[in-house]
Amino acid sequence: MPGATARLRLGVNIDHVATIRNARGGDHPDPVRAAEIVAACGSDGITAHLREDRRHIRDEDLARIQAATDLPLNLEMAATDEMLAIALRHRPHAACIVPEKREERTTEGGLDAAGQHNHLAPVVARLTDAGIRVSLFIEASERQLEAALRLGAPVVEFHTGEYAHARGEQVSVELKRIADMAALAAKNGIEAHAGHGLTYTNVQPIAAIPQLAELNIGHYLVGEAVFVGLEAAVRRMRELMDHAR
Ligand SMILES: CC(=O)[C@@H](O)[C@H](O)COP(=O)(O)O
Ligand SMILES: NCC(=O)COP(=O)(O)O
Repeated sequence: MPGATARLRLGVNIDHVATIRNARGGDHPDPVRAAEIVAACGSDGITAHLREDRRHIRDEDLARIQAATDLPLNLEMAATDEMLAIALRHRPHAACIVPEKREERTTEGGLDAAGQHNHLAPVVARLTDAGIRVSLFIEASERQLEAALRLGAPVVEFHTGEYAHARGEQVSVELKRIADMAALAAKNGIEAHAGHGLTYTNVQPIAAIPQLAELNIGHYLVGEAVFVGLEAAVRRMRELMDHAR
């Protein structure tokens, strides 16, 4: 697509390989094997969300993922003392701070970076001091973006859940919101990423937003992998992203 710039990176979220593993309480399928496959087929990073309730990725998975691949690890984490200590111990390439509610089915919305400035500031500072690239998983809104700027986060990831769920005219409204905020992020020197609920069907308009540097995609890819294999699913997503720019 005209006007687009650098190659858009694809981070593959392997959480839901662990969801399937945990359903039987054993060690198969192993998210580490997924990380190896993803690394071998042209992905740019691995994303893993260590939830407080450990419903999918577990503590011991992190070191195993880091040992198995050279791809940068983007650790999604709640801003708690426990998660901060884990991140500082593992030193992933990036830490994406996400909101967490114990009972939610998935990450339902963005982090309230504006309302939680005082809580988030020391977490962002500790991660940054440790050389970890901090990302904030926020809604595409000016208020949240300004808060990310005040917190000194070098990266934001826009939650694309509302876009993914939108139907009819609302799709272009949500898309514009993300495109406008990606442009504003770039103008302010913040690297913009996006993710949540992205699929073969809805990824291309997002991938065409020129200021986005990275997409993180997981649940849909793992679902497709059941039918076509993980490598084929990732390659197809990569192809769609490339054709959008
Ligand atoms: C923050 C986020 O979007 C990811 O964590 C992803 O949705 C997979 O994890 P959950 O399904 O546990 O939310
Ligand atoms: N941060 C979003 C992510 O990692 C993947 O979300 P999903 O594709 O599993 O919905």
